[in-house]
Amino acid sequence: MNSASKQIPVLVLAGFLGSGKTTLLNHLLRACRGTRIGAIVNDFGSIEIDAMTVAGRLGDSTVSLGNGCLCCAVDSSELDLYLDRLTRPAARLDVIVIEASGLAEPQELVKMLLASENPRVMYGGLVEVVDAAEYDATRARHPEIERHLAIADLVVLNKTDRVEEAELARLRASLGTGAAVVESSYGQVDPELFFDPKPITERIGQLAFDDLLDDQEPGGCAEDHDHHTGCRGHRPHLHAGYESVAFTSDVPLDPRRLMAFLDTRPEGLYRIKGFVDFGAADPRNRYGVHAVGRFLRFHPEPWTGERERRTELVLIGAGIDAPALERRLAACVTEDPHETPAEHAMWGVLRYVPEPEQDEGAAEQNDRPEQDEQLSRDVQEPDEAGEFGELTDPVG
Ligand SMILES: Nc1nc2c(ncn2[C@@H]2O[C@H](COP(=O)(O)OP(=O)(O)OP(=O)(O)O)[C@@H](O)[C@H]2O)c(=O)[nH]1
Repeated sequence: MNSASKQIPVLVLAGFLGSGKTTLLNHLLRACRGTRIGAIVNDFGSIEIDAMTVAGRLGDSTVSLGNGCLCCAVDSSELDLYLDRLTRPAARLDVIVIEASGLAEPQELVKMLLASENPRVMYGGLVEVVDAAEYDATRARHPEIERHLAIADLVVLNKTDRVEEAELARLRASLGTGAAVVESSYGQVDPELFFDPKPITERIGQLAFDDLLDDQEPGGCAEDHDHHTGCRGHRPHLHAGYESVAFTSDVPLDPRRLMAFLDTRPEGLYRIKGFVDFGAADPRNRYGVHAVGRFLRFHPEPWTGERERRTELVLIGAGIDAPALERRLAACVTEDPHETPAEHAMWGVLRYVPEPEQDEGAAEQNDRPEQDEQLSRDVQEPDEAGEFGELTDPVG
């Protein structure tokens, strides 16, 4: 098949907040040296932390669909636009991965793709990432997760390093999904599981296409939507009731104040992600922060000249008091950024920096590989040779 008529598989990578989607996407991008992958990243939160994490790691760019869940807050025509651009022969992509926000309804995305009129788009399957350590708690709060798993083509049971073998066996049995389940730590799965899609007719059977279309026309969600309950007349979306708070500060944060905030974060504040500038307390590093439920980790990485020194955080939760969280975060900034920090000021933070051996997968994630020719994304037009230049930071 020549490149102009080639169909490009478009894969949806979904999974609850913090399950490890970005980690898995970064692994795929790194591991697939021979495959040209395009990535579309959808963040739930007005600062695009995931887009930064994917693009930043690779010194390249990612199409970012910005704030809101791709399944409804983002107009499906916007998705079509990106797909049109990414599937152009000049982009020379072999596969496109859409990382859905952690609160997306995967069936809506699948419907959008199946309804796409772009002849080069071939739906490539739904991968659901599950956090092995948080699965029971997540399912208790969101039974609809089972519905998501039921339509998945592949389930990645991630964070196996955080649970005992007996617990894993119990989880495997309780997932009760018809799809294949692969286990992973830090999303390190064989990319071939993702990029060899079966013909679409077989996939539709596997996906129970009738179920997907049970109560509405494909792609009909975007125009007929109530943001609090989901699509009108349909099942409530997972993100109904979830709120996100974005916090940015050009003044460094005080590590002790931030830790006091994190130690007393409210129950419903399920996910925190972003980057922190601790100023004089550690002028060499910025700190990636990830909280999932009660789990907290900081990942220091050297500041580079390309990045502005600032703190950017996204907080996502249900039943949270957004203005109060903003006030509490604002109270975490240092009073005098030039003041010498108290001795041991960073100790509280460093307790949550994983030991290198504990964090092998994350370390792999932190490696910044050479710019990879295969990592084409859109946003810029390729030059005549079909190459992409440097792209601007998606958060700008
Ligand atoms: N221990 C452990 N941590 C992991 C694993 N995979 C990912 N993480 C960590 O879990 C946190 C969340 O990972 P992400 O890849 O950002 O999760 P996500 O699903 O993209 O998160 P959202 O975009 O907020 O939904 C990060 O701190 C990761 O380093 C794993 O297998 N084991």
